[in-house]
Amino acid sequence: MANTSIILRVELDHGKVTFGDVAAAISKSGGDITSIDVIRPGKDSSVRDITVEVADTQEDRVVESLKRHDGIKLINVSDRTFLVHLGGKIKVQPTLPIKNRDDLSRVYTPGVAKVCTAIHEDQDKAYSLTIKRNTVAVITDGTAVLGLGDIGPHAAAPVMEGKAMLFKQLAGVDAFPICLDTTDTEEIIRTIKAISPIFGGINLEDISSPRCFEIETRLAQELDMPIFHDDQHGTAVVVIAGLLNALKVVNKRMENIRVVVNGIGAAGVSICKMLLSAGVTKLVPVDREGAIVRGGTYSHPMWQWLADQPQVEANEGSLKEVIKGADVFIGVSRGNLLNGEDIRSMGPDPIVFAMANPEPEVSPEEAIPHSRVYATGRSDYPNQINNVLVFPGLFRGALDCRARCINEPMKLAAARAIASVVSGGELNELYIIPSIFNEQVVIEIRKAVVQAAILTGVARRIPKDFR
Ligand SMILES: NC(=O)c1ccc[n+]([C@@H]2O[C@H](COP(=O)([O-])OP(=O)(O)OC[C@H]3O[C@@H](n4cnc5c(N)ncnc54)[C@H](O)[C@@H]3O)[C@@H](O)[C@H]2O)c1
Ligand SMILES: O=C(O)C[C@H](O)C(=O)O
Ligand SMILES: [Mg+2]
Repeated sequence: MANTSIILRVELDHGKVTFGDVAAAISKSGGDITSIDVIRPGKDSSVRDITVEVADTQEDRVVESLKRHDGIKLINVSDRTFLVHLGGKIKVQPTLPIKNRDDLSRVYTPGVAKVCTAIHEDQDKAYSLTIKRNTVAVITDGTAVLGLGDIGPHAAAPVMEGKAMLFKQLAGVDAFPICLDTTDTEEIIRTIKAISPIFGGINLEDISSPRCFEIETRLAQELDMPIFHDDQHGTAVVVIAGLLNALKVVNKRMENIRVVVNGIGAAGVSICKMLLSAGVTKLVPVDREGAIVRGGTYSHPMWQWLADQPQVEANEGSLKEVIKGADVFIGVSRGNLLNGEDIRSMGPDPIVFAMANPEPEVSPEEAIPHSRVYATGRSDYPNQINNVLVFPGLFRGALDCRARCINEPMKLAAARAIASVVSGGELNELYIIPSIFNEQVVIEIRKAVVQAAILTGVARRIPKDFR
């Protein structure tokens, strides 16, 4: 269950209530007081801001209990999550002040013309003389936002701003959110190509499948810069990282495990592909209609590709049937599809990555008693498997070596780098994946990605610390 933090501004009539009454009312209706600020003290009455932690579903109950209480006037309710979004979450800042005419003539006309001419004569100079080398576009059409679905480009913006914030804070990358008001594949490709000159890389985000595959493939072919669909590959990289470590905990090998992946959309396709490159020999992809089987015929081109792979099982069945005896379950579909009994039917020491947002495929209450390792995409349970562990460091590395693309070896190197941040001594069932606040994560991914880019011949520049 998700929690929220609300601030209640209340006026107390001291003739009728004490603060103890307020605290009791909040606690009885399911809220937890985390702080109290006195806004206006007074003998007969006082005003206070009370910060309350409450389950999403209980918020109305807390508010109602105060409204009904004699002697308490509820002046305002503010949700802290909304408060941090006021005015947006990022801004543009100049790198130097313009203090006088001399400065002006350098950063602007006429001085700037010299620089434009230099870039006109040698386009590569855009990397040294503009923001290009450190700037990434975070681009969506708003069609597959988190697990919320097609909520449109305006409503998608808070997620894109959040990703931009994370790029900057975690890896020093300047990222700019772009929300496109079109869902037409060709128009999206054309628009992204047209705005690409100012960017050093493109992070595609929350674009629904199957259009996301065509958009990414075409852009990678037609643009000479890193193109990365975060929901596909960021997720796959972090899943492989978590799996490498979870397998160490249960003492099993990639070649021997049977893996069920549920939800063969953007994330699921890329996860399946990466599992195969990592050496998995028994793979069961599952979507709404049940298992996608070897030898089957499918209209979805990626499902057909999977059906042609020798490692994909040929047996048909529903999710609840095929999960029996599996060593690993990976869910990137939707919430609450499995219960404890299903997890109990898996093989010994099951590994469960239930990554649908915001509700996982199987809740911790149901899964934990029957699984050896349990992970979700959320920050309020242990083992958060989320693509935020990947995109900052991956783009840091790709920008620093001016990579032409992001290829499979770079992704696999990033997965191994993330896994390596958890040392042998630290590794256990509740700690298979490092925290995003662990500064080693970006450092290790960058190093591994730059090395892989150099080895595969896609680096156009060797960063100083690699010379
Ligand atoms: N934790 C993370 O880092 C992370 C990253 C990416 C996506 N996700 C989550 O994974 C989910 C899928 O994301 P996506 O971008 O791949 O979306 P998507 O729409 O591209 O794919 C979802 C797939 O799940 C399938 N599906 C839906 N209901 C199903 C069911 N009952 N059984 C089997 N399959 C079912 C759909 O048919 C579709 O193929 C979302 O909830 C998203 O928030 C989490
Ligand atoms: O944004 C996230 O938290 C993860 C992922 O990109 C998603 O779309 O669910
Ligand atoms: Mg996403």
